[in-house]
Amino acid sequence: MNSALQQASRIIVKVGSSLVTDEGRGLDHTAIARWASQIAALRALGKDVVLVSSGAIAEGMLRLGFTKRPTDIHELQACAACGQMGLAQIYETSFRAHGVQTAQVLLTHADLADRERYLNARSTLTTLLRLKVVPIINENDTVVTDEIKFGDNDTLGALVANLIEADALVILTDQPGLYSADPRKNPDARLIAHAQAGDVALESMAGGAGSSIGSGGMLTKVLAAKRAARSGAHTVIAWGREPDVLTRLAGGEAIGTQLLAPTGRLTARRQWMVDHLHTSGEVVIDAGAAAKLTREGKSLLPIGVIAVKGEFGRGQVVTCVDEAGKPLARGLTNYASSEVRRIMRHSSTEIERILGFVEGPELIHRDNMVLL
Ligand SMILES: Nc1ncnc2c1ncn2[C@@H]1O[C@H](COP(=O)(O)OP(=O)(O)O)[C@@H](O)[C@H]1O
Ligand SMILES: N[C@@H](CCC(=O)OP(=O)(O)O)C(=O)O
Repeated sequence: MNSALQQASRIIVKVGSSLVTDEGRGLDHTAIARWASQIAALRALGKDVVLVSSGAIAEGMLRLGFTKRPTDIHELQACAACGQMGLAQIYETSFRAHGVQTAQVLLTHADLADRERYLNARSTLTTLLRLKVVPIINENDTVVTDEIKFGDNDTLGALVANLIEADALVILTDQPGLYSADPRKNPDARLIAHAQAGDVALESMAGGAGSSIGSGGMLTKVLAAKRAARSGAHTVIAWGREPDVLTRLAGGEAIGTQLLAPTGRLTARRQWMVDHLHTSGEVVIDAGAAAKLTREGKSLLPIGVIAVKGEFGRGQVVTCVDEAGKPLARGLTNYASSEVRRIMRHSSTEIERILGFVEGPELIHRDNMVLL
């Protein structure tokens, strides 16, 4: 079997606290340099890579002299704030050695729950990727309390995979993969080489964190794979110290545990759109555009739009109806209703002249559309 990463062009790599901080002994310069070198190699192959790194609290504890994990939330937050400086510095230095720019992105749950902030986070990350920067993400621990935390970076990694429609999530940890039981407690446990993401049987195999450093254990990784699969991303769980783990995975070698998403990215994403998003307005399209959409599987261009009903913003879902009002398709619009009113009936080449900018030649790209 080939690696779930072989075809992936956009990859989220998550590294856990125990790996990053060498089991709490301090930032592991050698390991971090190796991942940076491998990620730089993936970038050189044209792949987009986002790194989700834990370790701020573990590193901060060391810097502030805590010998055991504080129970006071503000002390934990102080550790996170302090340790994050170390993470930012070491990633910046390690990637710079390969001529790769990094950017720090700290996210909270509220950032992904609020639609506007969600879209902003998505645009910032995709812009960074377009500019060939490797975003380094962590939870913004200093401003969140237990009730509103992602809680673990496995979940955060999956949410980022959903956010930017990644093809794969690679969770690097301190074990070679998912075992049939916690290998620290069961010497007979066997490695699960591959399974379907979301298979409930995996949840009963996975236990909590085996070390005092990590927070989620295997269960959060298995659940992250289930979540990532919702937008069509495959997950790999592998040992972070495996030599050249990332480049070998990208080359097709099946290392660790491959948890495959049952549906393709496009299907999953379209399904998600239909299930989750409310329609914000309508565009009435002429017979020519209707035929392009329904018979030829083409995108909707502004020239085919003859009227706009309701108000909607960029990135929202609109229904395309024919002149008789029959719903034909639904999709994410590249332009807000006020903009569509100005560019409708015009050729796409005129968009820039009319609006002063172009989000794309299409009003709704085919990949962002479902026929009804
Ligand atoms: N079925 C399992 N297979 C592998 N590891 C497991 C399993 N169940 C529990 N674990 C434990 O999960 C730990 C990894 O989770 P965690 O400590 O949170 O790592 P990280 O810091 O990489 O997120 C392993 O060290 C292991 O003891
Ligand atoms: N945001 C926290 C990470 C918490 C976490 O999920 O840790 P881990 O289970 O090691 O991935 C930190 O940087 O310490």
